[in-house]
Amino acid sequence: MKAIVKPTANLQGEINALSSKNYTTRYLLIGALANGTSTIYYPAHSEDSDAMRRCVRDLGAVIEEDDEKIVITGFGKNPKHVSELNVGNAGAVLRFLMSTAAFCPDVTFVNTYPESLGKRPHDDLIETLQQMGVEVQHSNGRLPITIKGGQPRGGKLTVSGNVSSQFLSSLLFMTPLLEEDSEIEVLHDLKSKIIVGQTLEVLEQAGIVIHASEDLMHYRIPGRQSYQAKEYVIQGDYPGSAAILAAAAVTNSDVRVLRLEENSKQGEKACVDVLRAMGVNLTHDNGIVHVRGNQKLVAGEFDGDHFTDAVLAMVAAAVFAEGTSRFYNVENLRYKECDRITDYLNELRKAGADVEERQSEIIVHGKPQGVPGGVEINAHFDHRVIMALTVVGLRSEKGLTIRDAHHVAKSYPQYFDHLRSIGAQVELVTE
Ligand SMILES: O=C(O)C1=C[C@@H](OP(=O)(O)O)[C@@H](O)[C@H](O)C1
Ligand SMILES: C=C(OP(=O)(O)O)C(=O)O
Repeated sequence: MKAIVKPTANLQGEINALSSKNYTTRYLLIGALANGTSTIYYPAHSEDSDAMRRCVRDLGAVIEEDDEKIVITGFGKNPKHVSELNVGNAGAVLRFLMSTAAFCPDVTFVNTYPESLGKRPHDDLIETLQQMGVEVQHSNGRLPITIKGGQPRGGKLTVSGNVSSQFLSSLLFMTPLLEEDSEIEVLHDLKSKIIVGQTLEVLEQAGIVIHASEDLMHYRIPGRQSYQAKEYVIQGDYPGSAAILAAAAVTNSDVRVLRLEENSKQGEKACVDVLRAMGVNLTHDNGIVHVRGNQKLVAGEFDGDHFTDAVLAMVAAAVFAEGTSRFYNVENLRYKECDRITDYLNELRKAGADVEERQSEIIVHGKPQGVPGGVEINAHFDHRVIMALTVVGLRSEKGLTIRDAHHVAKSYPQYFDHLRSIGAQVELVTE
């Protein structure tokens, strides 16, 4: 599918934020790891959350669902001995389930997105699984990956955190089920540290005890625990909503996004502060972010690791700000669905933006007068590139055509419908 994004000066209306992808994957997993029946209200429906649902079902969870909820009966630490799992293009789903798969004798995670997830590295988690006595076959740390588990061992473990926090989260979900107590030391840095808070939050809700050091670099995890079956409610999704808010920020707008909790643990809620720091007129009360955009933004400097999945949308807003913006501490964006620094900036340049890259920084020389556009954009299999380039297209002179825009469904299938409902001129064409 191609998205033809036309210049749009005004956006107006109200959107109910999509449900959080990262909470949906977590609650599905802890529902599957429980011995009992949990209910998840308002789950996300996207390719990634569907991937988790499909895989835990393959592993033996029993799932029933209707329009508002998923009812899931878990398999505890005794998953079905499947031979193959297909996580689609979902990094977190793959990494979280690699540890769960260690309870199975022989599971292969297949490689269905060789150009995207197929290129992402998983060595750090593979090394820790090997410390636990699990045999892992892989191609240079990448898919396809075969896990030959059975009885993984706890004890003293280390995991590197400088590529992804997902490896640590994966171990935090699985180690409470082991016979032994475990201790995890995070080596190097811990990127996307904030999202580990979401992992600890859902673990606690399921009755799991984990002793975490204040800096989140050391953990003591008692073994022989079991997940309690519970009821969970999924909150609105900040990473996806960040793109809607950025669109409102770069146009003349009066847009309200509902269901965005002020006290959420999602790091990407910082997008509200980032836009405020860029001079955008907005309020955030009672779970509603209300943007009254007037196309005037000012540049700023931001630690992007605090809002990793919203960086691209914030960079799109910075393209139209007065002055030079700097998003630093973002190297791990290179290891996502595409290289979100080099690949993304190449597409932004095609659209007419003035951007520079460093190994771990994105620098944007803002163009408050707008950018020419009028070109075709490659989506690089990346939903966040698609969402962010759409923002740029709306404020460009000639619009943008985004190829392979269907990949937006990885996290936000209704993105274009939501934008159109507030007046964005976007045409979707089958390729
Ligand atoms: O734990 C999670 O659910 C996620 C962690 C983050 O990844 P990294 O830790 O690799 O930055 C984030 O980008 C991803 O969308 C979801
Ligand atoms: C990076 C992302 O997801 P994942 O790592 O789960 O593929 C994302 O949603 O932006």
